[in-house]
Amino acid sequence: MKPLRIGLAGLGTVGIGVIRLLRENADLITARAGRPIEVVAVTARDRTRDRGVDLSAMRWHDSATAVAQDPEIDVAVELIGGSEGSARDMVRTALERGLPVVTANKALVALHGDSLSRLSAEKNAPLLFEAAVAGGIPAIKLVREGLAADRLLSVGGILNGTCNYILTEMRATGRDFTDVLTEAQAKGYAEAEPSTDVDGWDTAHKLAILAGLAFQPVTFDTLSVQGIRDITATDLKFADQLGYRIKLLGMARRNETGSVAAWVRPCLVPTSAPIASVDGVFNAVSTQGVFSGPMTISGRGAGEGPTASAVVADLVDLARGTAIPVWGTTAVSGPVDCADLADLNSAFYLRLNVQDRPGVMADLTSVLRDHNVSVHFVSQHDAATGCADLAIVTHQVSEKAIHAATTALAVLPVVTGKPLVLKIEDPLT
Ligand SMILES: NC(=O)c1ccc[n+]([C@@H]2O[C@H](COP(=O)([O-])OP(=O)(O)OC[C@H]3O[C@@H](n4cnc5c(N)ncnc54)[C@H](O)[C@@H]3O)[C@@H](O)[C@H]2O)c1
Ligand SMILES: N[C@@H](CCO)C(=O)O
Ligand code: NA
Repeated sequence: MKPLRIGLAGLGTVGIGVIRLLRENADLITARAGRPIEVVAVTARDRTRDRGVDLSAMRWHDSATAVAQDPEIDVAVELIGGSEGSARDMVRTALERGLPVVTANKALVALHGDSLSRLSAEKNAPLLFEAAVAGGIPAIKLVREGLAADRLLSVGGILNGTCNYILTEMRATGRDFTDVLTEAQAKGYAEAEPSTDVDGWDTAHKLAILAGLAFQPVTFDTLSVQGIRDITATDLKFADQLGYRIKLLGMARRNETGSVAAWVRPCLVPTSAPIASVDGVFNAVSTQGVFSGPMTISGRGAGEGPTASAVVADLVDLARGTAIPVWGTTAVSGPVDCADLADLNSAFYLRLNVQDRPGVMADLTSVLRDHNVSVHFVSQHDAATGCADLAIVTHQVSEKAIHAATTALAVLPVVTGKPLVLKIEDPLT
């Protein structure tokens, strides 16, 4: 049996995980793939580092591009990361040669998926990226293959383990964001520069890919993105009392006009929703299809084992000879801009810190009335002396109206601190 020969760039968490998994499960992988899968060439930044695995049988190259140019490989695997530079050069070089590529790089696919999909089609060279969305969860396979026959109405979910861990810990312990973030960094969940995770960009990368598979490729810059930095322990307490959990969601929906509304937002999710109980570093992906109905899968969205499992599953597909277009269809148009969200209706949670004295509520409700925002529920907690935290839940109202009302509330003398607005969302409705 002729092996499938792999050239692999990047020997970090995922790269070493792939080598370990291929070794440990060699027999079953060979049986399922129909032939052995062997890493024959590698590169990383530092050749001398001991990574705890034996690399002596593999050719070492001095660059990722050199790996992609190796004449003795059948597949290039890119596990470096970053949307530009070496990762992009390697993937392009391999595809130009007509070589299949497997990558875990969500930033690369989210930002350059359009040009890479064209190159992949032109050269008849598959580009697979199961590990890029929700790590070990087969999210790409779910949408692109499992639901290939259905018209989807929505796709999205909890796509970043670091944020889900932070929100889960804040709720469980009552600690504030910065405190838990420091712990997440110490445990190695969050990046040393955590902005990609906590400001929503990692979720946005994954969402752009899911939207591209479910609907059509979208221009990344037109996604609306909000992270979790402004969430406080008070918000998690209010959410609990109101029957919700706070989750960072990435959601995409096809609206009536045919355009795709896609956003990343911390949301209040009803505790009855399947994803409300997805906690810690776990991820979840929900779909709503015309024929298939509602569906949710959850599991580990990151880490050595789960991510390697997804990369190697792609390699098994290639060994079997499976060839699927990048976006799951040959009729690709785009990328298109995401829809403007101003007129999108939703219920909202509004948290305000106010002076605790007579007449305050009248001042607040008159602003809400002037902006046509109808109140469903109000709850109050004493904060510092003379101050109170207020949680207001609205009826359905447009994004435009709630944001105009919040801007007007923020400048009232009785409102202290910056108000927070969170969408109330059930991904399956
Ligand atoms: N770690 C996870 O849990 C996880 C989950 C899903 C997807 N991913 C994605 O997988 C990819 C790899 O992530 P990771 O966590 O293994 O990263 P890492 O930082 O642990 O490893 C990166 C590797 O790339 C090498 N590298 C860096 N620059 C290079 C260059 N110019 N040329 C050659 N090698 C270079 C480094 O030496 C290192 O071996 C990224 O795209 C990441 O987004 C990671
Ligand atoms: N930083 C990402 C890694 C997986 O893509 C997360 O926290 O989910
Ligand atoms: Na996945």
